[in-house]
Amino acid sequence: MSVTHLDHVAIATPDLDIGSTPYLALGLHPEGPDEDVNGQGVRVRAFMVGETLIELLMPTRPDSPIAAYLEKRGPGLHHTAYRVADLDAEMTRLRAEGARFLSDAPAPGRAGTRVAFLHPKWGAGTLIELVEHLRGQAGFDGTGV
Ligand SMILES: CC[C@@H](C(=O)O)C(=O)SCCNC(=O)CCNC(=O)[C@H](O)C(C)(C)COP(=O)(O)OP(=O)(O)OC[C@H]1O[C@@H](n2cnc3c(N)ncnc32)[C@H](O)[C@@H]1OP(=O)(O)O
Ligand SMILES: [Co+2]
Repeated sequence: MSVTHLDHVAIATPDLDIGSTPYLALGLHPEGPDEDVNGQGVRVRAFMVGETLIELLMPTRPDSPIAAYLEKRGPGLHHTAYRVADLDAEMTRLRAEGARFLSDAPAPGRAGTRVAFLHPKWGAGTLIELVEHLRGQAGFDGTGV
């Protein structure tokens, strides 16, 4: 099987503390400190639920995809992300099936991951991310190695 886990569910928010309120009330705790992912123009706060993260995304600059999303749609569900063992192989496989990726190559994600996004039109109206965890990293499951 190509996808091994629902890796994370991402929520766009203009303010990480305000966005955290429901998750703290649910009894969840942030996974370590907030992290800036500069290539995406976001600051991330993550909450673990079982084997899946809730990823709160706040824009750090006006040209961030999250700033554009908040401007057009307001705070809310931004994307779902699926873990794969070999992202390059998965991109090649899906492209051969006509999938439309938003970049030619994977980009750096949170916590040392590599990520790639599929166009929301291909995702039947939702933005889908594929994530590859590196060997030895939390979440790496060895599949396909
Ligand atoms: C923290 C790092 C990393 C991780 O480790 O997990 C991340 O998650 S980073 C997350 C932020 N980065 C990204 O989202 C990168 C990929 N996104 C993009 O390239 C753009 O956001 C986009 C998806 C191409 C949209 O860009 P936009 O300028 O808004 O383009 P359009 O307005 O033309 O949108 C096209 C079409 O898609 C609809 N849309 C846009 N965003 C979403 C969304 N999140 N979910 C569902 N649909 C979305 C938009 O409404 C347009 O639809 P139509 O109006 O029907 O054409
Ligand atoms: Co993500």
